[in-house]
Parts: sequence; C-alpha cells; structure tokens
Amino acid sequence: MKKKISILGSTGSIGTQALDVISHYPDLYEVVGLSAGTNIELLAEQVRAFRPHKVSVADNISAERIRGLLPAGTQLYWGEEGLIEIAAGSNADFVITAIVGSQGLKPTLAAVDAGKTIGLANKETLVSGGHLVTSLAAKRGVSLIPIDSEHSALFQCMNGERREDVRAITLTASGGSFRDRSRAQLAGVTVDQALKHPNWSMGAKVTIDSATMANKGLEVMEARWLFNLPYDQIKVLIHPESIIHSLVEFNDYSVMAQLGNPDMRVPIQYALTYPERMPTPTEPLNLAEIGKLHFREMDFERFPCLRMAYESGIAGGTAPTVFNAANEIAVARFLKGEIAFLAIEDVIDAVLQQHEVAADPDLEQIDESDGWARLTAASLFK
Ligand SMILES: NC(=O)C1=CN([C@@H]2O[C@H](COP(=O)(O)OP(=O)(O)OC[C@H]3O[C@@H](n4cnc5c(N)ncnc54)[C@H](OP(=O)(O)O)[C@@H]3O)[C@@H](O)[C@H]2O)C=CC1
Ligand SMILES: CC(=O)[C@@H](O)[C@H](O)COP(=O)(O)O
Ligand SMILES: [Mn+2]
Repeated sequence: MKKKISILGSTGSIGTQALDVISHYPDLYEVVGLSAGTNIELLAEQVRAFRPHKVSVADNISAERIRGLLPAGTQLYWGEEGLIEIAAGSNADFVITAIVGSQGLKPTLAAVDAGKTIGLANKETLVSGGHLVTSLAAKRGVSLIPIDSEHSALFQCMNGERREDVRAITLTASGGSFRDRSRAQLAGVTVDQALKHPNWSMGAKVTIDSATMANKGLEVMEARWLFNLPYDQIKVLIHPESIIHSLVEFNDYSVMAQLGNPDMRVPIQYALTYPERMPTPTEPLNLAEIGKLHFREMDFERFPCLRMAYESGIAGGTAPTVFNAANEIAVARFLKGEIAFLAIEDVIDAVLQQHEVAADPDLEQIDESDGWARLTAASLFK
C-alpha cells in the first residue's frame, strides 16, 4: 500500500524538495493533499503532476485564480480552514508541515488529533505551542518525525538509545550570512546580502533567522519539545561548513554525530522512510574533498537573538510564543526594507520586555499572546 501524503506549504523550499523526493518513489507514495499560499502557477503545476484530491490556498482571491486550473473533482479550500482540511480532513497517513510561521500550529494540532504521522519542518509550531502539540501527540500515539536538519540528526543519533543516557545535545550553527562580520559591520547590511546563506538554499524567513541566529534559538526550543530535555542540556556550536548536522553526547562521553552534505532532501526522505533508509536523489558526502571541518564557540553578545531565545525558553509559558511572533513581524519588516537588520533584535527585545508571561497557556492564550506580540511589534514602527 502506498503511503498517502499531504503537504502544508508545497510551493516553498521544503515543500518542493519533498515533492522531488516523492517523485523518485512513485510506487511508495501518493500525494493526497497540497496546500500553498499565493504561488498559484507552481501549485497548479504540482496538482497536474501529483493529482491530489484536495488543494488549499491562502485566501479566496488565490482560490478564484486557481479554480479553473484544477482537474475536475479536485476539492478546493482556502485560509485557515483550508490548511486544517489538508492537514486533517484528507485520507493522508503522513502530513509534512512545511508552511512558514506559527500559522502552522492549528493545522498541526488538527493533524495530530486526527492521528496523522507528522513530518515536522515548521519549527515555529513547536516554539509557539510545543506543550500542546507534544501532549496531544502522546495522547493520540502520534509520531512527530523531525525534518529540520539538526533535529533529524539528533533523532538519528538517539535511535535506540535511552534518553537518560544522554548527557547533552549540541546543535550546530553555520553562523549565517554575516558570520564573519563584527556587530559594528552589521549596520547598513542589505536584504540581498542577508539572503545569501553560505551553505543552504532556503526560504527567505529562515535565511534571515539564520543570519540573526534566531533560527538556532527557535531550534533550541524545538529540540526541548522533540527530545524532552532541559535547556542546560541543549548547546549550540558554530560549525561554518554545515556538514555535521548535530551531535549527541552520552554519559560515557561518547559523542555521536550525523554528517551529510547540506541538502534537505536527506532529512525529508528519512522522515518519510523512517525507520528504513533508501538512496536519496543527492550526492554522497566526500570528506577527503572537504578536507577540514571547523568549530567556534557561540558568542551570545554577537548573537543576542540566541540569548533571548534561551531566556524565553527557560521562562516558558507564553514567552516563546511572544519571542517567535515578534521575530516574525520584525523579519517581515526587514524583508520589505522597512527596518534595519539590527532592528530585528531590538524589536524582539522590546516586545519581550513588555510581556507578562502566563504559565501553562492553552491554545486560546497562545493565540492571544501571539496576536498581542504582533500588534506590539507593529506599534514600535509607528
Ligand atoms: N528551507 C529549509 O531548508 C528549511 C526550512 N525549515 C522550516 O520549514 C518551514 C518552511 O520553510 P521554507 O520552505 O524555507 O519556507 P518558504 O518560504 O520557502 O515556503 C513557505 C511555504 O508556506 C506557504 N505559505 C506561506 N504563507 C501561507 C499562508 N498564509 N497560507 C498557506 N500557505 C502559506 C508558501 O506558499 P506560497 O509560496 O505559495 O505563498 C510556501 O509554500 C519554516 O518553518 C522553516 O523554518 C526548517 C529547516 C530547513
Ligand atoms: C537546513 C536547516 O535545517 C536550517 O534550519 C539550517 O539550520 C540553517 O542553518 P543555520 O541556522 O545553521 O545557519
Ligand atoms: Mn535547521
């Protein structure tokens, strides 16, 4: 029987790579649901190639644009309801969450509630509502399989190991587009410069997050929920080549690492085939050609977004939701050329300073805090 797949965010960097992987194994996988934002041309092409029964887009304007391009019988949805329909209302066994931002939380909860296995790329979901997603997944017996490269690496290194034998985990960080610049050299950097990641080709938001190191902060919080470890056991190490994707240190000081070329099709495919492995449509790693790997200690003064992420994670409650939402607004403004690169960290800091953390929030409180943080961040620009 073919595994039935739905993808949230099929037109993005992860979504298109997931479809590339799936296209190499037509006997194993069947695409039953696709959701995109506003890239109607690409979505229509994907629908022609993969023939999902259900399709969703960001809004009714996009829905009207794609309606006439869909094969007869394809069901069309839009907005949040559409995302939830693709996540939970289809006959998918496996849902890839490759949408960007905390808007992934509700559809992911709906998919978990409906018993779907989750291939989790969207890290903002676990940052914003990790306790809700993991407790519901435990209740429904649903697996959350990481796609984010570091978490896939950690997941692979911890396979068959006992959690109590883990001493610490280390997430590697490339350092992003500006890793060799001092803070003084960050004034006046452009959007185009920030979008040039040294190793990975990714969507705009995560590429900017890599440059501010907010990405690693989000990943530290994502790891806290995926691996149920306290923050003092989650470390970050700068590794400019992005060949070692993360490491696990055990109580006997043995360290396991997962290595590979920086190509997301490997962790995407591993999530799909887990616990089996199959050839990926990528290149094998050639360490002799690479020659040397380098490491640098993390500098929390150079990268204050990572410091604020740890502080938010440790504070818990609604603090991570607020960190994430403020960052989403600040990054969107930076990408539009409305604020400077260094203002991203100022926005997050200002919003966090004004926030009164609520402990153990339910979905409604998460929603409220997310909305409050967005409005507060936006009000800083007036
Ligand atoms: N790219 C990467 O290599 C990695 C990404 N991740 C994480 O995966 C997630 C996706 O990242 P990435 O693929 O880079 O992002 P992209 O920006 O490339 O893609 C985002 C996807 O979300 C869709 N989308 C955006 N807004 C809406 C909306 N309102 N309604 C419905 N769909 C919407 C976009 O649709 P459209 O384009 O049609 O508007 C697109 O399909 C992020 O959380 C990121 O942090 C994690 C590890 C690596
Ligand atoms: C590919 C991937 O998983 C990204 O989240 C990646 O981690 C970005 O690289 P850095 O955050 O290390 O720059
Ligand atoms: Mn990552």
